[in-house]
Amino acid sequence: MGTSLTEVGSRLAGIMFIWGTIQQLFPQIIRRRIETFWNRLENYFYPYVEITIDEFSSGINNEIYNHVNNYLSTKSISNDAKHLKAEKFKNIKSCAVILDEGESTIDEFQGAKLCWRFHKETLRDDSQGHNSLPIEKKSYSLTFNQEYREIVTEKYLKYVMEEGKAIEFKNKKQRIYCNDNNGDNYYTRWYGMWKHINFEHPATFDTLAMDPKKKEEIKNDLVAFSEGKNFYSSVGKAWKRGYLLYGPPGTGKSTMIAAIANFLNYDIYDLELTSVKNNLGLKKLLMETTSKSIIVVEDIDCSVDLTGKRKKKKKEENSDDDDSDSDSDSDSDSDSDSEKKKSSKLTLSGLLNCIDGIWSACGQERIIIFTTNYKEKLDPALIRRGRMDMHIEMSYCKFEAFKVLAKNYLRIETHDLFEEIQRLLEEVNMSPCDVAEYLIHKNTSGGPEICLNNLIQALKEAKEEAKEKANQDQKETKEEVKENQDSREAKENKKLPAKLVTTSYGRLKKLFKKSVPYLSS
Ligand SMILES: Nc1ncnc2c1ncn2[C@@H]1O[C@H](COP(=O)(O)OP(=O)(O)OP(=O)(O)O)[C@@H](O)[C@H]1O
Ligand SMILES: [Mg+2]
Repeated sequence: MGTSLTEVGSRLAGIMFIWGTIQQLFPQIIRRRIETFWNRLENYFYPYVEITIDEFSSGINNEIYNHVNNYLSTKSISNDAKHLKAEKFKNIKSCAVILDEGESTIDEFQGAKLCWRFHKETLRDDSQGHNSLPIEKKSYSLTFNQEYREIVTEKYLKYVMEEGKAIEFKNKKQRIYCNDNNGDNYYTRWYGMWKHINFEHPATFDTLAMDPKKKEEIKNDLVAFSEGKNFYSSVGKAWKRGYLLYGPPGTGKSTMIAAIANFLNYDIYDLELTSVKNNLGLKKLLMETTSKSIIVVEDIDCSVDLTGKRKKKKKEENSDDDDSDSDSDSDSDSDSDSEKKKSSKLTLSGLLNCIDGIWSACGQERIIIFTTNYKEKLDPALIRRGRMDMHIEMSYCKFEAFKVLAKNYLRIETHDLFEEIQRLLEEVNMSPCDVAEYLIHKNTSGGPEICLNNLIQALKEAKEEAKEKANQDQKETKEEVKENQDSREAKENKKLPAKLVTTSYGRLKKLFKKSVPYLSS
């Protein structure tokens, strides 16, 4: 036995010697071979890769973690996971059911099976003594077979991020922002130039009363815009679109803005131009707007004096840089309203620059909407195509629009009285706002007839009024024509005395000749 052990020992020593010699001769090649062999062995028994995604990375909230959270909240969780929890994430409307500590779920992507597991550790900061609050360290781990490594790192994680972002956007609470100063108070310095509240307007395209064809056209345009990222970058255009809404009061311009915001799930920035001190103020405001938003300027014709020509305005802008100048200007102006407009240093060129110039590229995926009751009052430069890409007329209520209102307010799609209403709406101009007012007071016991009859009555009265007004106008026009004629005649008569003088002088001469013939020569 002893001999054999010695033999084994000497043989091992021999092998070691040979091994050492081999290592010395080919050290790197051998080491690499062994490593490869070891890895193969390991992969054979555990062929998985694990990626960890922590909630915080270097003390900062990890965006990927939030997207994974959103993504998994919409996935059906594997039946094996027994411990789940309901959570409401920041800025998200509804609550979501997600994995609890240690639970996992399986996802599939391009044939790859992927296992997501949620981890939570509770840590204590000992440096803070006994009073220290526990810190929760949350993370997700993603485990998959290493053969899918490329798919996961290059495609799947990107897909999860995009889906998570889209879910957050879909569920986010919409906001409406307003600017009420120019960055010169305490609030603005801390919280920015916009104040906001949640936007919860119920208007949708379904409730908006207008010609269905026009409505469809607008919806298609909005969809094309919101999905047009690649198109806009391929043609080298800033990803923005302008809409001009014009029409008489109460025809649904503001309602349309709310419907667009709800349709695209965008935030609204209600830009009050009268509160904007100057062009720089406007730029600062735009810098603080986010993408996927609508910038609205209501009643642009009344906001500030933007009707001047650009060149002239540029001159004013330069002179306005000097405050004392503008003050002295305003002193000399007696009309306080025009004085205000003059001292407002927001100019047409400044506004155009923000809509269409280099500044329009500040932020992405944004819609600009102007509303006005008087399109013809606006400077053509402000509303030319390319700036205001689509001009949408909100008109008086026509029959198609009425049918939408009747459906919304009375829940009826047809009625015997509709025919008469259709005839009257072709003859009378009544805004959808006024029509809605007759339909809103629904008398449940009387049914919709009462509302419809009230509307018919109102339309007939409006028709009579319009007729009377037309007669009155005609009368006034006739009187005006007559007055003009009279004044023209009076003017002509002013020349008469000279004529009269000639005539009377001629007659006198004749009489004189007759009575005193001897003096005729
Ligand atoms: N086309 C419409 N469809 C549905 N409701 C409408 C429509 N037009 C007006 N209304 C109703 O009338 C009310 C006033 O409408 P809205 O404020 O949108 O009019 P507007 O065109 O913006 O008027 P203004 O020019 O005075 O600002 C709204 O509350 C809305 O309920
Ligand atoms: Mg309005």
